[in-house]
Amino acid sequence: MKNYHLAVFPADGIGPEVIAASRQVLRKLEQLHGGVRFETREYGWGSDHYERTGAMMPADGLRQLEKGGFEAILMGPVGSRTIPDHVTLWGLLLPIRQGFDQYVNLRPMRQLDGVASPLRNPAGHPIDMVCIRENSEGEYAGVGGRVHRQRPQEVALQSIVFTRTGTERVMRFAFDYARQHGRRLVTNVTKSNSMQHNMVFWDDIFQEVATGYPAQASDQQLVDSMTARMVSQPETVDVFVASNLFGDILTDLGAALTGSMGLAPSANLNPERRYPSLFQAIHGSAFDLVGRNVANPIASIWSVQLLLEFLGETELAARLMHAIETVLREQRVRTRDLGGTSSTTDMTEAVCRALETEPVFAKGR
Ligand SMILES: NC(=O)C1=CN([C@@H]2O[C@H](COP(=O)(O)OP(=O)(O)OC[C@H]3O[C@@H](n4cnc5c(N)ncnc54)[C@H](O)[C@@H]3O)[C@@H](O)[C@H]2O)C=CC1
Ligand SMILES: CC(=O)C(=O)O
Ligand SMILES: [K+]
Ligand SMILES: [Mn+2]
Repeated sequence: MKNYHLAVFPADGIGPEVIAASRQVLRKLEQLHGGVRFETREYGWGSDHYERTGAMMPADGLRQLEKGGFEAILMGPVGSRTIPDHVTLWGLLLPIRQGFDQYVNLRPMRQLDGVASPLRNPAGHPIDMVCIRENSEGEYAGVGGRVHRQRPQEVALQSIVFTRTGTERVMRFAFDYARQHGRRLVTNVTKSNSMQHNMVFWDDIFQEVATGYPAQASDQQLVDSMTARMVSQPETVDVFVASNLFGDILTDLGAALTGSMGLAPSANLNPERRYPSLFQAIHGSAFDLVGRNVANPIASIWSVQLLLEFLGETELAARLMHAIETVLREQRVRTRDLGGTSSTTDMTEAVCRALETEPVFAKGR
């Protein structure tokens, strides 16, 4: 029996619902496989914890997690209607990303059969993009401050931090990822026309790193026109590497282009595996859906799929991806964001049923 140790955070909003769905899928996989166990430890940190204690997590939270010996963390979104969003994000998610040096946020965006696209001619514009988002510094470094509050001279500073180490490693990850996955193009998303210091530096590093991968095609796109390219010619976008803020924005756009915010997964990776990596849907707490059993659980379930790949459980990962694809292609069970009336639990059960009936696949994809 192979044992994995996972920390699980239902967290906020629709988190408890989509995380329950993800756990149900993990249990089904254990059952079908027979030789693997996911030992989970659930943490109640998040906005409820804040309401009770004044903090999103205990002061020694990261240390507790590190001592837990977890291979990975599965997490719901963070954010509540009653606490300012910067307090919730900087109280839990961003300290984990930074503290555990999860410097890559891997966000695949793929148009799946059976899901309606907002594009006019989706068949002519197939979408299969992967964002490699810098996840530890940049615009979300957290450096800055506010002075002279409520005075006319009030000032707010938010400094953007790009380090050579931080920039090089995410660029290298993007090129390695493209090579390992047979991807044809790596696009550097930039804004070096307006930002003559940090973004010109970013471009320089991209060029330096690209020289180490002579066989890999690459190009460069300013972030504003990148949004237009993603909408008008998404088929020309493959792997792209982007700063923390740009990657955040472009991936919500990518999710919407592939049909719904409720589909898009993410992996927050510490590639060296010195710390646990964190798997989470890209969407937020979705206040409008909370507690109604209507949220689409696929984004979180697909994040479990990325977790399985990261653990090296390639066959389980392939089976789960295939089950997700089957459910969406058949369109019998669809949550509201996909135009149906099915519930979160219906969708989850459909994935579990599809897993039961899938043949065993050859390793890898
Ligand atoms: N990684 C994280 O923990 C994130 C947290 N947030 C937080 O979430 C809160 C809400 O943020 P918003 O900007 O409103 O983004 P959101 O992603 O929560 O919602 C945007 C839209 O997408 C829909 N949506 C989201 N997830 C869905 C799902 N699984 N199924 C169907 N529809 C879904 C929502 O109903 C809403 O219409 C804020 O507090 C924000 O700070 C936002 C993004 C990421
Ligand atoms: C915070 C946020 O919106 C994200 O990481 O996607
Ligand atoms: K999220
Ligand atoms: Mn986001």
